Amino acid sequence: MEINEQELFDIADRTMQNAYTPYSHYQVGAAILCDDDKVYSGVNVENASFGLTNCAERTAIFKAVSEGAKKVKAIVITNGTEEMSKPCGACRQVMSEFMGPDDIVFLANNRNDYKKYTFKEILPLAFSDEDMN
Ligand SMILES: O=c1ccn([C@H]2C[C@H](O)[C@@H](CO)O2)c(=O)[nH]1
Ligand SMILES: [Zn+2]
Repeated sequence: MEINEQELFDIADRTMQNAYTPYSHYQVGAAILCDDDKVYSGVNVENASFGLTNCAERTAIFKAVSEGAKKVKAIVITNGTEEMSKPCGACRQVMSEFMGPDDIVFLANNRNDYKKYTFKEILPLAFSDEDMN
């Protein structure tokens, strides 16, 4: 990794300030390091029609894929509370499309605490294209 882990945390923290959360007031920031060695970040973007809300993790991944990145090597997810971040099921499934079992997931809070996981730890038994062979 050319970029160091601390930079990825800093980008997630900084980006979180852009979260659009007039309804939940729960801010989430994500930063991903991709195989092109670029970093992409994302926030949750809420909507008056609540179900249209896009999570921070998916915002970051969709930005990366839109720019041509194909693989996520590591992701930092943080939020504005002292509780550790936990990506929802939809985000874990989208992450599984672009992350391998041993890629790294850092789940952080607003206290500079974090836990480091492999992707397979946060989504065991992931459904993938191989299941359709
Ligand atoms: O994986 C998740 C789960 C929730 N949220 C956001 C969506 C919504 O704006 C707020 C409350 O659900 O948290 C994320 O960004 N990522
Ligand atoms: Zn989500």
